[in-house]
Amino acid sequence: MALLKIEHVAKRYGRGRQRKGVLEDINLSIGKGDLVGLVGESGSGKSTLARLIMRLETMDEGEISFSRSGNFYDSCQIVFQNATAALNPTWTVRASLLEPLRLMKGDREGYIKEMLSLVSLSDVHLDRLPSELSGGERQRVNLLRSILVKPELLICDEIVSSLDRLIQKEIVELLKRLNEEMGMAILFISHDLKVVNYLCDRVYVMKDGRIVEDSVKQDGTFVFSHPYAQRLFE
Ligand SMILES: Nc1ncnc2c1ncn2[C@@H]1O[C@H](COP(=O)(O)OP(=O)(O)OP(=O)(O)O)[C@@H](O)[C@H]1O
Repeated sequence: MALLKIEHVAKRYGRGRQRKGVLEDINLSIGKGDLVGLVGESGSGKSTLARLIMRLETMDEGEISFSRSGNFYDSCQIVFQNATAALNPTWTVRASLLEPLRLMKGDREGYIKEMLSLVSLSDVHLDRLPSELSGGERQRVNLLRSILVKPELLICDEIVSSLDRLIQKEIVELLKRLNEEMGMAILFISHDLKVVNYLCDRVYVMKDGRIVEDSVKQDGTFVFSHPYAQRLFE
């Protein structure tokens, strides 16, 4: 059974004559532990779809079902591109990491220390403010904050786009590990096709609010028949 199933979803913004369709007839499915890419040019609707999945906005048509065991936001988490904006500048790393665990019983601090190594950070980072971290460290704290609750699905919305290649690689390797070790499914939204090619096993291609094609990796590559998808991956 699919972990996430999106069927015939449509989203429109604005009123009256100004009303504009941003998503039309979106169908997408993610299984447990899948590594799925979502690509398409700027403005094609990728982030809007992510916000619908996260229930941050409502759709106009269609259905999104998510099969989960507990609380929705413990099972489904999102990480955004801008780690600086996502972290409270006046909170230490410790405070930012404790916040998603406020309902956890037991040794929260001990659990955080254990998880820090997963993202190659250590105790020394706990007392720092976001401004005292590098861009890559900030994104790792941001990522850690989302995975502390061990979600079944992690949505990454352009999370490596503003980072340099070396740090990008670090984050992508980390996502691979999280997928392997925790069985976490990942929806990786990106316009960096190289990274998507490397990380994902399946990819959906969006254009003007529609999914024009999806492809499953075979022998290490994706094969497309739609001219737009072919051009994108050329
Ligand atoms: N709240 C809103 N009100 C009106 N239009 C919106 C709103 N949010 C998004 N849009 C429009 O919806 C379209 C899709 O935007 P979206 O951010 O989902 O695209 P995207 O594929 O994620 O782009 P990018 O890669 O640049 O982030 C754009 O034309 C955008 O202007």
